[in-house]
Amino acid sequence: MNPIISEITQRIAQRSKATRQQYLQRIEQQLARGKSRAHLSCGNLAHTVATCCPAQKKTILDFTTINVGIVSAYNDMLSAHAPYLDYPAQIKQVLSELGHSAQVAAGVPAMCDGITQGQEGMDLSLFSRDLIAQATAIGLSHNTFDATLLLGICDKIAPGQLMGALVFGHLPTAFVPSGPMSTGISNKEKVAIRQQYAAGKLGKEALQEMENAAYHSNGTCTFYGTANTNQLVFEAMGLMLPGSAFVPVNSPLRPLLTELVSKQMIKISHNGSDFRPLAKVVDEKSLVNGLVALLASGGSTNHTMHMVAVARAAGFIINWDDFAELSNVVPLLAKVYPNGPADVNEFHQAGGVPLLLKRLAERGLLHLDATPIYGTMQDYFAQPTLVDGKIVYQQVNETADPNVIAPAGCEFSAQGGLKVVDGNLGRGVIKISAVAPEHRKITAPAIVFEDQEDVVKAYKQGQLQQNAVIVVRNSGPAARGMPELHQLMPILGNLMEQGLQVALVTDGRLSGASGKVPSIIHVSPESYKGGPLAYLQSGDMIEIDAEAGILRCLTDLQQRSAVKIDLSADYQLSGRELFSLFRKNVSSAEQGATILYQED
Ligand SMILES: O=C(O)[C@H](O)[C@@H](O)[C@H](O)[C@H](O)COP(=O)(O)O
Ligand code: SF4
Repeated sequence: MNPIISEITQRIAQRSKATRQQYLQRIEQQLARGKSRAHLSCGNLAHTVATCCPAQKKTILDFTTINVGIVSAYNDMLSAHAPYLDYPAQIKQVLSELGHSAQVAAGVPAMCDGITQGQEGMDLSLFSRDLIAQATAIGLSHNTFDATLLLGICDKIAPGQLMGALVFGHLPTAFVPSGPMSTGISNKEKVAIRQQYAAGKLGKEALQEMENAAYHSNGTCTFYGTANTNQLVFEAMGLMLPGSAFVPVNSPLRPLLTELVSKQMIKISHNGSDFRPLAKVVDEKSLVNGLVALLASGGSTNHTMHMVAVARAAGFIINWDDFAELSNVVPLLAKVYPNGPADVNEFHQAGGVPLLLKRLAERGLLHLDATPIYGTMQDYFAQPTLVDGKIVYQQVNETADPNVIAPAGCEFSAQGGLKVVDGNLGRGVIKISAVAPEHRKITAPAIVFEDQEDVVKAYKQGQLQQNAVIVVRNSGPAARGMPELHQLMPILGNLMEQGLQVALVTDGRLSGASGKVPSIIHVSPESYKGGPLAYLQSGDMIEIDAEAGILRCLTDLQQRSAVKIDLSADYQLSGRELFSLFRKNVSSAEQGATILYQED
């Protein structure tokens, strides 16, 4: 075991001693109550089984059986979640054939960030994570369940479901992924056509045709964004079956994996032979395994918030120093777009999550004594394969594509994909693995904007034709829900291709799919709450050195006063009217940008 990984793990456990203890006490309290259905009145139970067929009624009213609560994020809006329409029926069938049962405990809302990218709805996106955690808890609070299955993949949904399920950490819990869509067009071609459109060299019809070719059917989008980062990180944490994250959506393995994970719930339930409640699976070791896999794969920058919030839901307090120190010892072992040209289908074909985990274990970077929902962590080095219509797990030994997953003993970079930067403008993060080395250092005058739309207008008016650090402030959690500014990437990419030195600095977010433009994001404290970005003016000299972790203003700001703007117009329309409580109570990006855990 790498001693630095051990030390960081122990430090997290030590820092979290009190909060983890409080969490485990609550779990013990719920466990001490025994079978939760046994506490329900006859009326409660009648309502519980009212919609069930006679056989299911009998099963659920028999307290020796297992009733699995399904929390589904199905809707027709997310290509990744649309396949979930039929999953509950299959899960119920599998369990009833074994004398057990399952019920849909809750449907949770799911926003597609691809649809709201650059739109008003994006201002609700980050807040929806906590709301999904609450919705998950509402479903499970019926207290008629002995285990939980989570049907959710995308950005804020899977982290939110996990945060909600952790409150019911006395129940064995697993994710049921649905898998990526087949590869449409290459990400390289997608980005090129978007940049041509942004430069006015292409019409809307051609752009629409390309976009439709990129996102063409059911299944998760195939870039390595936040959704697929959720899948990889949660598989590394042992929260789903081994090798199940990126099995294609239409693979014959999919229904077999759903069947296997449903059966696994019986095995690891309180009645089963190997009780593994969620609170036991998510400990400091599985958390660090998740962080290590995140960094080794160049995962989404959004996880510098989601993992903080998920950890806190399990009683752990992690911070960006943990990310930074882990990133110094965890190498980049996978290159998946935006960190390289390959998509998650090619990553899976190259050996996928199992091979990545095996490589990390060989380097002593994984806790092999963590407690996954299935077998041991050694089992997570195997891919599920189809043999005579059945799942057979086969260990993965070598990369099928050395440009996607590094061969044994090799690495793409000595450091992980995410970097924390610090200085007199605050603390932020950058996905350094997606930025070419020649673009990781820039000193240039700031051009300050209060809104991402103003950057688009300035570009169209030819006002950005210079070396510049584009500062987009008032985009933090309390300001306007910390939207992703992903629509700026084609514009800034064009400026880079003109040979200009440009970078983005913002207290907002980017998509996990954002790449190549040097971007310091999540800058905390946010400008809307008086953070240093509020004191900047266009023309101030900004220095960025991503590798050294530096973000600083070289102009003296001592005599400046903070610029405060009126955002009330941004609090209306598209549902934003309903989220003032979130804006007023959300914590900083470094504390996970959550309303659920307010650390003093
Ligand atoms: O964090 C993320 O990964 C993003 O929010 C992702 O979910 C979103 O769907 C992409 O930004 C859309 O990608 P394009 O806009 O590039 O199609
Ligand atoms: S990956 Fe993003 S764009 Fe694709 S379905 Fe999920 S949220 Fe929507």
